[in-house]
Amino acid sequence: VHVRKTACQIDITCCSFEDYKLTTEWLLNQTRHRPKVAVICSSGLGLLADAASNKQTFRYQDIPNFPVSTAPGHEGCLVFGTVDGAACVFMQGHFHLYEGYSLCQVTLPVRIFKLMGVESIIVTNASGGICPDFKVGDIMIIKDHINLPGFAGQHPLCGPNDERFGTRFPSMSDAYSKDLRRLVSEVACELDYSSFLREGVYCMVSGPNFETIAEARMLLVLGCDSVGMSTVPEVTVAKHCGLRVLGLSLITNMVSLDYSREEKVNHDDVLHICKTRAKLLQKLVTELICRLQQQNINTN
Ligand SMILES: O=P(O)(O)O[C@@H]1C[C@H](O)[C@@H](CO)O1
Ligand code: HPA
Repeated sequence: VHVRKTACQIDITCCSFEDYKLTTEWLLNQTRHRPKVAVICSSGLGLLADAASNKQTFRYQDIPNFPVSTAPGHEGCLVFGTVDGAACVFMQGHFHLYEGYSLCQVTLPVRIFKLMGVESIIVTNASGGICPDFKVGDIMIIKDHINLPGFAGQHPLCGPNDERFGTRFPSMSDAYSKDLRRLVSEVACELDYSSFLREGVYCMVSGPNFETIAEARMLLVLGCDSVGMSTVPEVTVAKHCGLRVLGLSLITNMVSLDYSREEKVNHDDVLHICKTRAKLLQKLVTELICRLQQQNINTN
């Protein structure tokens, strides 16, 4: 038995193995799907789940221990289904530090996916372009990330380490699977996406404000190609527990690096660009899952 909840009613700051197990078992009892691939759909990209067949949908508020989405553009549904015969689970919306959640709550679904038998995770996000060569609407394959909140101690693996998930000091030098990056590049080329396909370094900031110009200039100097407010905690936890990770970032705006630029970014514009590019991303993710199903790649 569990209680429906809203964001402000949730006060868990850390989850025990039993919490993860309880949610996992609840889901395994509710669905016949046994996903091997999980997809995290970010702001405005919930449509990625629409390509799945035999769908079974759960609202986050009905899943024990699950946080609820409070950010606009996040449906707050967990969708199980099949893509070309491959069982998948899609998160329509995810959780952010700026919503007031602990990083343990933000990353809770990732560990549940692991316990359910997921092997690969595709994370998507919207981000602001910093690399001057980027354009709005580009899709960036995430090659690497910078965990700025992590530098300041906001890190999902701080606290007691549970060896059942992974080692105390995980390596992050290969956080994003080379094989998956290569495969998604191939698929993107076949789909004729080359003119707007990029690869680069994503930097996470906590938000919720967009960057100042001085901050944006600092990020450029640090080697960041784009900046956003999510993904890194989920990827860190996914890598810790041995999941294969692919990250795709949609460039929804160019970050101001210049004091003379009048244009200001806002979340509605971010959502608008997500909406206009969602179909393209859906095709890419769907085709990638089909190829994964065919190839059943097992190496990292
Ligand atoms: O869900 P994501 O992280 O992609 O959402 C983006 C980044 C911020 O959360 C928000 C800013 O518009 O949208
Ligand atoms: O410019 C941005 N900055 C931070 N997060 C974002 N998410 C979309 N665009 C941005």
